Amino acid sequence: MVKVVVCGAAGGIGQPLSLLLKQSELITHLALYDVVNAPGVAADLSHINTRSTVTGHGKEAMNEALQGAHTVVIPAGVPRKPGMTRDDLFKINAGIIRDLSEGIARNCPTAFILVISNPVNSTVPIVAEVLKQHGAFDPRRVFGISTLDVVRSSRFVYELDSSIDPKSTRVTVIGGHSGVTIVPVLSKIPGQKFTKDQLDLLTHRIQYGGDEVVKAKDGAGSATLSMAYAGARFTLAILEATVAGKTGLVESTYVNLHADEEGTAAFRARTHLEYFAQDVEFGREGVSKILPLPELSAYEQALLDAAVPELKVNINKGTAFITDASKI
Ligand SMILES: NC(=O)C1=CN([C@@H]2O[C@H](COP(=O)(O)OP(=O)(O)OC[C@H]3O[C@@H](n4cnc5c(N)ncnc54)[C@H](O)[C@@H]3O)[C@@H](O)[C@H]2O)C=CC1
Ligand SMILES: O=C([O-])CC(=O)C(=O)O
Repeated sequence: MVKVVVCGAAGGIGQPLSLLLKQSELITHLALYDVVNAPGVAADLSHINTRSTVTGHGKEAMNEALQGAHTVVIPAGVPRKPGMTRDDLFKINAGIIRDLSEGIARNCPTAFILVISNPVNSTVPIVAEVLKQHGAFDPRRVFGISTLDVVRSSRFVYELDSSIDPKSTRVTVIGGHSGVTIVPVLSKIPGQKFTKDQLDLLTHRIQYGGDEVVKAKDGAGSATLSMAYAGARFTLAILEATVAGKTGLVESTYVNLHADEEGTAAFRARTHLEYFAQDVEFGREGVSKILPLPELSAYEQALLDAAVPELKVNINKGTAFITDASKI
């Protein structure tokens, strides 16, 4: 049985993400959890003619939803409005993520946990710290989904050069998932050479792509459909590796660097970062290998230097929320 739970399944991301996951033959049970409307969304999706069973679980049924899950995807929480940063969401979303993590620790402590809720740079450490308190933290199994940054990068590069295939051109994006912490490694795209102006434009658009959508939606939220696409791509890659045993799958994702003690020791010693987005190869147990950082151009190194201090603040804030509430 492969049970995948979507927490926040009735939301702007949750609904289209669940729709995309309903199409996967790797999932046998799709459990939709939300504090509102989950049974309705589940009834609707349950009529689609694929093999998986769909169940809906309301506010009081979190434990039932999470029981025995193989994978939990979390887009639960509030989205941004114009003028807000992702960090402004911390106040509300940190508590939501803490409570869901408690539920995961109790009901499915070995599940793969895929975090979409912002601020990802801080919510992933929150999940990890809650699991640690329950003796259930395995750094190979907890992921922040930063795939939308990768999807945007491929698309925006394609807008400059329509001779590339935007679907198969994968851009490595390192760092984190907000503003300056998003560091696209554009120098490693085969066959591409950008002018300084193009690099400035592309980098800014990738770092602030989320703001572009927030502004266009004008108070009605942030990216939902492109995020559902990115979230499904990431979730399916995890399932392909962990359920179907497919090897060689790589995605950029925000992980705890102890998932690969040996591979990241030098980087951790240099930066003192515990979490970082980087290309990760998946295996049966989740993270199989965190790939070495690509050789960065001077331009990218400067971006990374600017990202590290902000990432540290974001990580410490998430960690302290669980370990030392007086620091928040
Ligand atoms: N990682 C990424 O690249 C991206 C992350 N996001 C983030 O995803 C989150 C969700 O965004 P949207 O779907 O647009 O928001 P939304 O407001 O449309 O949906 C959120 C859903 O979560 C539910 N929810 C709230 N508290 C809950 C709880 N304790 N348990 C279960 N469900 C709960 C709500 O009822 C709602 O249905 C936001 O934090 C947003 O910033 C959005 C886009 C990209
Ligand atoms: O911008 C936001 O708040 C949502 C998000 O993370 C993105 O679209 O990348």
